[in-house]
Amino acid sequence: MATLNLGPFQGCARASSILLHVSDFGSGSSANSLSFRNDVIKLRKWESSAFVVLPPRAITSVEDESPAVASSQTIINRTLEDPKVSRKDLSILPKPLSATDLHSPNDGSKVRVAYQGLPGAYSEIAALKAYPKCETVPCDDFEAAFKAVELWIVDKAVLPIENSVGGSIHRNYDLLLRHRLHIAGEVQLQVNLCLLGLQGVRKEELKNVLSHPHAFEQCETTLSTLGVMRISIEDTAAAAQMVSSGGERDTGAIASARAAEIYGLNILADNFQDNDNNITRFLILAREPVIPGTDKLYKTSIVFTLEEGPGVLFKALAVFALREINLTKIESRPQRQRPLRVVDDSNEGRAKYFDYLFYIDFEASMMEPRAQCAMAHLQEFSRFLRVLGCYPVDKV
Ligand SMILES: O=C(O)C(=O)C[C@]1(C(=O)O)C=C[C@@H](O)C=C1
Repeated sequence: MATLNLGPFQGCARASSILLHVSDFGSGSSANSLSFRNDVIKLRKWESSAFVVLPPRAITSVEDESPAVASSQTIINRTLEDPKVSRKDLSILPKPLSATDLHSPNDGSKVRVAYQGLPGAYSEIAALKAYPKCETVPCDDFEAAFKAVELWIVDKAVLPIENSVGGSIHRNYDLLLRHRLHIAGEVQLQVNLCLLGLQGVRKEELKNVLSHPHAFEQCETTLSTLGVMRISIEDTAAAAQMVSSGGERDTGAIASARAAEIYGLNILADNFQDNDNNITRFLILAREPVIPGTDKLYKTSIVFTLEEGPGVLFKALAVFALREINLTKIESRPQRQRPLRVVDDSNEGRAKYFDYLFYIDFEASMMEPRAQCAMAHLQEFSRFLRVLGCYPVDKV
């Protein structure tokens, strides 16, 4: 258990005994909680299932579909859940981690970072922005990336959470609550979409364009001038790879310049997005929380539910306004366990409020008394509150 001295909580009587659950939503476990008692933060280490070490050969598979893809890349896929995996063969277990394994240099060398998609996806570019020398590990889907971190196959995952044009990526909001990871950072990436085709093809020749649905949203107007058929693919790099291997001259892809290089395609048009300010924000997920400071600008991400009643959301937002805390994002998601209840039991036809989870990002460090007070205040009328992470703000 690590203990930090925070200094007194000035003007915040309520903060003397708050328990903020940071990763045990829905599990009933007490693992990994961050508790504030008087002027001390106690960070409890992982106590339960997080440290599950499986033989790497059994949980990853190499699916090197393109010779252009670096052979060291492993693709994490659904075999993560393969029940046939034997856990008894101790001879192939990896060596235990030592203290030095846990400290990586700042440039990210030695760090293994999972992302969704193939090499050349924007998510991989985001991972390399955060950790320039990291080993990037492609995953089939978002869930596989979460599991790869939980199972110690990789150190971090970098996943998209919102785009300035297309809005939120709801799947990742939902997965944040279904897994026990912490937000350890963010990456703001300027997304420069490129129209790619086979060598020697002109953009007027294209009849079909492959890409990720989010990329299509970001170049809706520009793409409509070409009058092509759109075909949705899991990620932009997979679209580029399919164009390359398909060899059809009338088929192009919307993907990154990095994907063009990897898959040997030509850039037919650069800056293909409708809006110059096309920014995707990614979250860096880790097993351990960042211990926040006040040395730079920090952001805190939380999720909470509210008691039912009029004005509760107004009160919830007031805890930030009262302390001059700037909110950078608010998102609401329906709660899966409590489906929509429209009419109450009295049969009077009175409409009830839906039960929602609210996700908020605010600009303050959890080391600041005003942030601690805001959380204590919010807890008075929220049924559930979890700090998803407190991390340094990234700039484009
Ligand atoms: O398909 C990719 O290349 C991705 O990394 C995914 C993704 C997304 O889901 O938003 C990431 C950034 C861009 O906004 C477009 C696509």
